[in-house]
Amino acid sequence: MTAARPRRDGNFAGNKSAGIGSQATPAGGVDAGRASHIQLEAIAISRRFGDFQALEDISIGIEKGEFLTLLGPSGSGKSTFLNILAGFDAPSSGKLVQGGEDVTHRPAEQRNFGMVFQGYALFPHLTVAGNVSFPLRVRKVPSADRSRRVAQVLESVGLTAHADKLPRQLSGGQQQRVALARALVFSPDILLLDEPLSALDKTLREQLQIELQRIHREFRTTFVFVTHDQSEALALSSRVAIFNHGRLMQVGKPADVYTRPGSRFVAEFLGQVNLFPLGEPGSAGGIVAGRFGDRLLTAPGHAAGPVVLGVRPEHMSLSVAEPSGLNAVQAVIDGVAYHGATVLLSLHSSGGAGDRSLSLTIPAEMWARDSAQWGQSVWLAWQPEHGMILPRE
Ligand SMILES: Nc1ncnc2c1ncn2[C@@H]1O[C@H](COP(=O)(O)OP(=O)(O)OP(=O)(O)O)[C@@H](O)[C@H]1O
Repeated sequence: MTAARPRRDGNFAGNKSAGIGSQATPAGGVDAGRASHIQLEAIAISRRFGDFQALEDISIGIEKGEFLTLLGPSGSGKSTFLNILAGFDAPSSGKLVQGGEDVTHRPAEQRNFGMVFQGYALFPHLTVAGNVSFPLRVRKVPSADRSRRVAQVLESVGLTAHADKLPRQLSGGQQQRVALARALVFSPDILLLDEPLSALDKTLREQLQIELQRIHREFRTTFVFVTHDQSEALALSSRVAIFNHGRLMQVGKPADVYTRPGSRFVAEFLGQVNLFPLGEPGSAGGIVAGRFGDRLLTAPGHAAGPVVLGVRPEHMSLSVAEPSGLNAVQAVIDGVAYHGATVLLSLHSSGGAGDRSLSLTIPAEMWARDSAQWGQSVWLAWQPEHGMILPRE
């Protein structure tokens, strides 16, 4: 274990490599501007388990103070990547750079990263305060500083009144707050969180999401958070990194990846999307135009090869009369499934949009307002700028 040394701000850092984000200037200062906000950089990280490629060529710069979420379906490689960041596992190839230093093989206990897991992993025989002060004891922080830091962090997570309780006397949500306090108390450079909310019920999870955001703002620590829940990722993060089959598909701000997905996978993983395959697509001046039956549909973007046009349900409208100035397709209603916020329509289009079946999701209020009927011919329309051009996979 590493020796702790008090810093002027009263925080504690593990070893020489700690606090790198605040002092990151690589030797020679060649790329100082960029390095000063990249706290940890993964360069072409791959990980094989035997013949199985769990991660392939992952490159991403983790920015100081950001809330980065690793999002992807089960088995996409999120935890493997987090474990490599933490130092619990090493890549088969590629490297990790922190403040200009290659830290790929630096042991976990020398990284000064905090870690919160799905299972709370608390010491059952220690009180809440005992659990939270544990990392400070390990770092040989003097007792008075320890008590002050523990009191401070318990206050931040709202557990002051529970300091003397044992973990089993607490609810799941409270236990996860203890785990969070324990991971934050030593002022880690980065806090790594592996599905920390997934064992909690929906209401508690939503409460803790708000708490996590507040704590992130208050501590200004870099958070790297793993989840397979797209709404959690969009709600919490400053940036989302979307994984699929061990590859990093896209990284960006929540609104950017949601509204401008780079692939059909990302579009569908982040939310519902209505898809219109386009025939004979062509692009000019940042606009793609292609045929859907005998309708010409347009959207911002570029097309090289086969594409589909995607539209989020919230941008769709339904009308009996043909709308003007919009992208629109005409179809006959075959079936309706009500889902609360949205309605899934089974449609049959003939003539105008070609002879085919369609399933489209539209806002429920759109359905109620127009009180369209089964067997009726309707128009489904959207603003051209809401179309998302996606490569046909
Ligand atoms: N030690 C290991 N040996 C062999 N295969 C492994 C090992 N660790 C992970 N894998 C495999 O690598 C793939 C990625 O696993 P990983 O746990 O990173 O996925 P994940 O995206 O975090 O999924 P989940 O959300 O289910 O935790 C999986 O197919 C898994 O079976």
